[in-house]
Amino acid sequence: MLKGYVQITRPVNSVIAGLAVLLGVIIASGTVALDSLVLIPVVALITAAGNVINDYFDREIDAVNRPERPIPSKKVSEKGALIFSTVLFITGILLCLFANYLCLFLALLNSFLLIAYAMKLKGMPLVGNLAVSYLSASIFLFGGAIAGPGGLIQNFVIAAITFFAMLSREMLKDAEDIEGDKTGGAKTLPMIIGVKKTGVLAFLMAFLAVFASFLPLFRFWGITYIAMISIADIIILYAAFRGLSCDDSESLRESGATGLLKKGMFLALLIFIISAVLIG
Ligand SMILES: CC(C)=CCC/C(C)=C/CC/C(C)=C/CC/C(C)=C/COC[C@H](O)COP(=O)(O)O
Ligand SMILES: CC(C)=CCC/C(C)=C/CC/C(C)=C/CC/C(C)=C/COP(=O)(O)OP(=O)(O)O
Ligand SMILES: [Mg+2]
Repeated sequence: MLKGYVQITRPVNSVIAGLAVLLGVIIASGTVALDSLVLIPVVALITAAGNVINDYFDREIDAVNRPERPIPSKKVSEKGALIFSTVLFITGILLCLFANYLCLFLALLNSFLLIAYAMKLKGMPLVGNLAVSYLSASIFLFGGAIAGPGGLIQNFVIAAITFFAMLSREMLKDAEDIEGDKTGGAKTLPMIIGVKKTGVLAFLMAFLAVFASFLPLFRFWGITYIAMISIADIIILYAAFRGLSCDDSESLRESGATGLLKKGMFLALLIFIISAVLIG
């Protein structure tokens, strides 16, 4: 049972999101002050809460698409998931009282958006994808916000890179999930324009992310950064290209494009951290 409760939070994503906020703090303020460490559990808890509420509202869809997930496989009850998610949201928001009002505002806004996504936005073509992409990118805005509005603006470039990369992956994920999403009554972009055109758009978004990833060169990190990020960029472009060559959901799933995109993004995250800490 405990395993199910850990699994439903998507622990790898939640911990990585929590740690990623430190990158936002470093870029905006050049250091990690002790009081900014509270942002790690805040982001991890709110991301976990968002993942749990998502699985709660998606329980019927997931019974078709992902029957191994904790609720359809009965490792976590529906009521248990709802209570767990509420506790995670409230703890994350309350911890934010130790940060500042800008962070508190973003935490409340993002929590509201995560619930709205699970209840409604997910079923709206493109809007749901834009919401998840903003939420992921907002980790860096949130880290910057500890240094005030100036810090938030300072982190726009890394937030933009994340936004476009996530948008590419979310579009492909919807193209993989057409069947289950239909059962759940959702209307997603690939249901309207088809898998092929979604693949083209996703490739374009990946290209924009890769283009934006070169912008920090001019700002601060130089040629060492460019050499390292090019490796992640190639993986991301290759993954999106694999998605581009698929005609239906099944071949897209088999291509492993979304999994590879995620690996490329996590590698990029590591490279950003190395650059921010070692290059400054
Ligand atoms: C072009 C380039 C260099 C891109 C790099 C983009 C980048 C830095 C991405 C990092 C994104 C990040 C901070 C991820 C943390 C984990 C997170 C918030 C994941 C959001 O997941 C939503 C998703 O729908 C869940 O899917 P799944 O993992 O398949 O369960
Ligand atoms: C900065 C602060 C305070 C919070 C950030 C919160 C974060 C990082 C949110 C990231 C995005 C996220 C975790 C969204 C949760 C919902 C989710 C799992 C979306 C994807 O769900 P579906 O579209 O249903 O796809 P699957 O469930 O099939 O993966
Ligand atoms: Mg879901």
